Amino acid sequence: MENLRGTKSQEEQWMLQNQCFRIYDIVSRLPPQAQSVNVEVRRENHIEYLTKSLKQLGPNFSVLDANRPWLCYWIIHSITLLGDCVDDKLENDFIDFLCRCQGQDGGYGGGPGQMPHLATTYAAINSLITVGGHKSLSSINREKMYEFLLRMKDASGGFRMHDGGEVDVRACYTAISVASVLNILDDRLIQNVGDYIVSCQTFEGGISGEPGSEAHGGYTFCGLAAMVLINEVDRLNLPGLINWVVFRQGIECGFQGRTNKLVDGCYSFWQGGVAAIIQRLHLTVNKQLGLPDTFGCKTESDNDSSDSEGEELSEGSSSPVEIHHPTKGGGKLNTTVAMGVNCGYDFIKRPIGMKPIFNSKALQQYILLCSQEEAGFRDKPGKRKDHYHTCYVLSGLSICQHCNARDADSPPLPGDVMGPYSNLLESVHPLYNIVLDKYYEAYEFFA
Ligand SMILES: CC(C)=CCC/C(C)=C/CC/C(C)=C/COP(=O)(O)OP(=O)(O)O
Ligand SMILES: [Zn+2]
Repeated sequence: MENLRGTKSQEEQWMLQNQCFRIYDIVSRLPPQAQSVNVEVRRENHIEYLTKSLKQLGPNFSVLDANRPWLCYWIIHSITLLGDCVDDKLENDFIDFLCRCQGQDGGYGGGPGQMPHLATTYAAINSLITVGGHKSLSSINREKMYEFLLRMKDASGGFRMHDGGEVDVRACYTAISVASVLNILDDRLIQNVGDYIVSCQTFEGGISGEPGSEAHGGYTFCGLAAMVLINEVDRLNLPGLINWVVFRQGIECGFQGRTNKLVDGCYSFWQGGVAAIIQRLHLTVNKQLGLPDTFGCKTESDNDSSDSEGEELSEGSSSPVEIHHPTKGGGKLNTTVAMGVNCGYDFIKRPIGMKPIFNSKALQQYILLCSQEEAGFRDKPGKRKDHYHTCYVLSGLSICQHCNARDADSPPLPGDVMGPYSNLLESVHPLYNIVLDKYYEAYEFFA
């Protein structure tokens, strides 16, 4: 990364600018065959499938024994994205069940009495925030949660999934996401986690699960989101990451998770989420490329246009605010939290300064035509629907529909939503994958 920040020769600058033009150029063309399709999101069918699944599970949500909070999250998040909610009885069962998964020493296990685990802790917290309301939010023991997260901290700076478990980028993200959304993130939790994540960025530009492994969409989302939440995203090679992610959208219009693998509906969120995060990091991207702040930014007329794909990118007149706080890697303290900055909130309040770096129409086409079943969503034709894919395909569809908006609180224009405008889903906070209104409620509650 030093070469992107240090003094550059004219030739180096020219090469970097060229690389950037190449990225933007590819994005505006790929894949070329995306056309408008008038396919509806089968909203009522999906809601019925999801609500029925919840009811069939009963008050113990007994299925997939070590993954029950995940099942809760996939279903409740999907229902909320579709603009619906569950009835009072189900909501109470939901909260009571997750309370029984909460360990006495903090964190949530895969079921009542099970060992707390970072993945199920993340799923439980996102579920409780999605349900919202006083009973749900106040059921979370934040003091014990902080102790649990500290216990999961490894000497490398990374986090372990559970006591004696593996250290990886997923653990780093789930720990940082939970701490951030509950407003308990501090220097002790942050210390050196950026070093661990930086060590996982591979030669391809994406991020792997552990140092030395292959870059993958799931881990790239986790690593990038965590770096934003700790305000150290400028330590990643962002042009390299963009270069990697734009090539993950295939001619089938969907995203693949890694090089030379098949596209799959769930990467609509993992890779689409990466793209959505990048759109708010244009100042850092341009700085790393040695370009002016306004390069590749959206203009006022871009925001007024309903279909901007394929247009030339020009210097923008908008003045995006990307707040920079002093961050220090290499084992020193990150001062962000001491300065009272909430990076998750800060991030979502920024204007979306860059055009989408993926073809959102094409991805909507893949989702509506290839992933959608009569009720529920799947990886690809020939595979069966499931709750995991329903959750992440819907999350990706929401990302597509909202990626041309001026900012998080502006509604998309009709041209941004493939099919009838009634297909529009709720928007999500891309760093946590929580429906935005529910995130705002939690932000106020834990402020
Ligand atoms: C928040 C949280 C817990 C995030 C998890 C992120 C995530 C989805 C990681 C993916 C893990 C992985 C290597 C899958 C490859 O599966 P595969 O070989 O079956 O699929 P592929 O062929 O598409 O790579
Ligand atoms: Zn999948």
